[in-house]
Order: sequence, then structure tokens, then C-alpha cells
Amino acid sequence: MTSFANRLHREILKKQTPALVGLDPRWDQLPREIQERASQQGGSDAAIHARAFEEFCLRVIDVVSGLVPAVKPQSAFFEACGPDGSRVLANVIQHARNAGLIVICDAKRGDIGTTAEAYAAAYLAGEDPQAAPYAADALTINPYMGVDTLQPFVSRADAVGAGLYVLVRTSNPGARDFQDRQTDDETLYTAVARQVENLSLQLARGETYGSVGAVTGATYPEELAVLRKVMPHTPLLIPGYGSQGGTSQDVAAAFDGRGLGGLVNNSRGILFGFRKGPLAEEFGEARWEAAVQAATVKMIDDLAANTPAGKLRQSSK
Ligand SMILES: O=C(O)c1cc(=O)[nH]c(=O)n1[C@@H]1O[C@H](COP(=O)(O)O)[C@@H](O)[C@H]1O
Repeated sequence: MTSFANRLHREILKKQTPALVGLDPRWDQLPREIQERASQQGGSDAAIHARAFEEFCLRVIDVVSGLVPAVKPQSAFFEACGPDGSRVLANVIQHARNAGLIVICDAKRGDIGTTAEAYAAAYLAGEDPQAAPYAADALTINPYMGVDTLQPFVSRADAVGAGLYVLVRTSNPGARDFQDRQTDDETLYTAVARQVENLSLQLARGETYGSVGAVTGATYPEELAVLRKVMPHTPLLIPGYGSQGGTSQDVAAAFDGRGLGGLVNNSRGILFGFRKGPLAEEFGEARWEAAVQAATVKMIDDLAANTPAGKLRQSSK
């Protein structure tokens, strides 16, 4: 069985970029043609929104699958549509996997041991897409309840070749409130980082990276640089690029000399770039898929020019 870290890095090397497209569908920002088609079939608002999210996400996946190694569906938007949304989330994950993409389901789960086992069984399919109802390659998880609550996710990930991304230092302004608290002689987030590194090292089995990753926001570049040093065997998932203000320079410290070790997420900036600024002028709503493609290529080029991820292109020459 190939580990999540190895499958991820194989895909990153193939696509020559660490750009990750976040699938965060928002009804009020969808192209009107999709809203109208979904509405014509009738039903409750939730059913209509779920239908529209499905068409939108499937079409986005078709545009980006040749460009990036991975996508990150944000479960919240699908859950907000109730049972129809949950079905659509599963379909979106399946479609992305069929297109050869690594899928990180962003549901930020975490609970006592036996409950965590159920969450892990729901989401973590690893290599076999039939192995879980929401058949993701990896899942975001919340460590706040303690190391014992991470263990069932780690065991499942190890058993099926799946991955995890543990929230360590998040991208939001309130990340400081609890995560920066001093505990003994370090901050809470560095204490969490050390635990994550231990878990990842166990799963790495002599390879550079294990399959327990960490979420570290692009909006805090200094903390990101510290965390990369604290967690040398841990793959990083870095949200906050683009709409939240993070830049390519801000994420540069995440990558090793080969350009591996990080994935940089962009959701709104790619999905809804057609709504404002230069992409709106060039493509407009009618050519929204071309705008998605252009926004993705722009991000890929930006990361290649301003971070060690540029090595991914050089190494293939
Ligand atoms: O786990 C995450 O992905 C995550 C962690 C974090 O610290 N900050 C953060 O923004 N995210 C997610 O990353 C995505 C960011 O979306 P954009 O700001 O539109 O690129 C959303 O789905 C967030 O839920």
C-alpha cells in the first residue's frame, strides 16, 4: 500500500505545483446559468442549492484536474444543504478522485476515541475509494480534545493509506486567542506541533514525510517558518493565500529543497475570480470556467516564481 504522503508527493511532482483548489461553493456567488438550471427543477432551497453546488464543483474539477494535484471540498457548504448536500459532497469527492486528484475533505472533526473512530470510518478511504462513504484521501481534524482523540484517526489513516491534517496554527485573526497561549515554556500551538511531528514521524517509517499533516495559515509567515522547523517530517496544508491576504512569499518557508512539503489552498480566489477585478473584465460571468483556469494558472506561476516550489518545474527538465 502506498502511503498518503507518497501518493500526494507523486501527484505534486506530476503536476509540478503545490497549488490546492478549495471547493467552497456559495450559492449567491455561483454563475447565474447554474442557479437557474438548478432552480428550474424545483424542490426546497436546500435541494436547489445542493444541485447547483454539484454542477458547479464537477465543472470546476474538470477545469483544474489537469493543473493541480489536489482539491479540498469544504464540508460546511454541503452540510448546509442538509441530506442532499451530503450526497453531493460524496459525489464531488468521487468525481475528483476519478479525475486523478487527491481529495482532502475539510470537515475539522475531533471527538473522544470511539466517536473519532466513527468519523474516521466515515471520511478516510485512503487508496480504496470504496472504503468510506465520503471517500477522501485525507481529512482535517481538530486536536483540542487531546492526543487520545487523534489516535483513532491516525490508526485508520495508517491502515488504509489515508492522510490527516491537524489544525496547528490557523489562518484566522482569532488564532491568537488560544493557540498563542504560553504553556510552560512554549505556546499551545508549538506544543500541538510537537505532538503532530511525533505522529508523522511514526508513520513516515524512514521516509522524509509521514501522513499526519498540519494546518498552518499563510497569514502568519513567521509562525509558519517556526513550525516548519518544529515539524520537519510533517506535510503542511496552508490556507489563507489570496482572499485572506497571504502571499506566495509568506508561504515560501513551508517547502524543502525539492519543492515538496506543502500544499497551498485557494478557494474563493479561484472559484469566484470571475466576479471582480481583471478576471471579471477579461472573462466575465459567461466564461467563468476560463476564469477558474486563468486564476489557477496565475497561482501556480506565482508559487513557482516566489517559493522553492519552482524547483518542481526545474526537476522535470
Ligand atoms: O483547514 C482549513 O482548510 C482552514 C484552516 C484555516 O486555518 N483557515 C482556513 O481558511 N481554512 C479553510 O480554507 C478555506 C479558505 O478559503 P479562501 O479564504 O476562500 O481561500 C476555507 O475552506 C477555510 O475553512
